[in-house]
Amino acid sequence: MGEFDLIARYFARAGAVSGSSGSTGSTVALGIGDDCAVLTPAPGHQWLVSTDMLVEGRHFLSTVSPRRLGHKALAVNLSDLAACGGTPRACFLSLALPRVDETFLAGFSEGLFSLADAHGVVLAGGDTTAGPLNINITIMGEVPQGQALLRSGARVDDDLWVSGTLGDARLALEVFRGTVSLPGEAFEAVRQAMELPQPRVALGRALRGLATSAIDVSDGLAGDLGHILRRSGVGARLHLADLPRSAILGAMPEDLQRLCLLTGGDDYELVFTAPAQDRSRVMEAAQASATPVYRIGRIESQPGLRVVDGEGRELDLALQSFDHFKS
Ligand SMILES: Nc1ncnc2c1ncn2[C@@H]1O[C@H](COP(=O)(O)OP(=O)(O)OP(=O)(O)O)[C@@H](O)[C@H]1O
Ligand SMILES: Cc1ncc(C[n+]2csc(CCOP(=O)(O)O)c2C)c(N)n1
Ligand SMILES: [Mg+2]
Repeated sequence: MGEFDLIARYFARAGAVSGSSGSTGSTVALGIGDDCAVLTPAPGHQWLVSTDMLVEGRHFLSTVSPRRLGHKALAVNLSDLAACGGTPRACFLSLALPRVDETFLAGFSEGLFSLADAHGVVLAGGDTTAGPLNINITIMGEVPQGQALLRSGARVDDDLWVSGTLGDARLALEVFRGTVSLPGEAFEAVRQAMELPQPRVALGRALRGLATSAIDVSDGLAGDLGHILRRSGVGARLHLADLPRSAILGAMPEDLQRLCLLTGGDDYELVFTAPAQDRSRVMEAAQASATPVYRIGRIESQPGLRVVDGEGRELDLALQSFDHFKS
């Protein structure tokens, strides 16, 4: 199979192909098949654009199923859009493939399209080449003018919140690395957190006009929260005991829990700040988006991140979040 047959068979779906005007919805006026896609923004909205690459051995192991890989490649991009409060519209897929493996392509495209359909995203274009397996997706979404959630708006005395649970993906990675062992069922559960993250798109949208800052946790809570703090010119007090974790992680030794919760990465949860007087509005946003959220600390004027234990004592921790050139 050649390059163009491959694109036609696995990625150019009816409704997203040039010439099939009218069926792609209002945003994608022209999709796959021409030199550019043509997108029409909704009046009064701004584009949000983000791009994220997955490299074999760096972001995923060769043991991951193609279906899950297709899901994750889009999920990590949707997560960035969620962090900015965007509504996803279109994505672009650039793929380097070592060979035409139809079993891989069928699973990969199925995983990608099933998540895309769940979020109303159209695959509107991309690029395909031979080479070491490498997947890059660029996502485009919309927000009403001026309403994007940013890293820079946290204010002193704001509450600090996080969605979902943290640390399971890192726990799974440690099992793969052979530093931790888990019974089969527990391993399957944390492996799912690593391989099938669920981007918090509905929560991000519900937090528009409410959260003062937001970020998604990809490199680890301490590092990603650090971006909010530096951008906002503030510091934070974080209550270790309040960090939400699965029963599986909660049963692990304390040091491992701290590693996974604070610096694990691959969580794809949202960390955000909101004024303390808006607590009930945050809970309503969580309910409306069917996403659990937890209050984990407070913004302070003193720069830096202070992690405290159940008794309020500051812990002296060396926190190294994920860094491609240090990890
Ligand atoms: N090669 C590059 N050229 C230009 N800008 C870049 C490049 N790499 C990253 N950036 C920009 O740097 C900022 C931080 O990028 P990064 O990839 O760390 O985003 P993130 O959301 O913190 O993490 P993740 O990649 O997990 O989504 C973003 O604004 C991104 O667009
Ligand atoms: C095989 C393997 N090794 C390590 C990890 C962990 N990991 C890789 S990249 C990253 C941060 C987000 O990436 P980026 O900043 O590039 O978006 C994390 C936590 C993994 N998932 N698989
Ligand atoms: Mg991000």
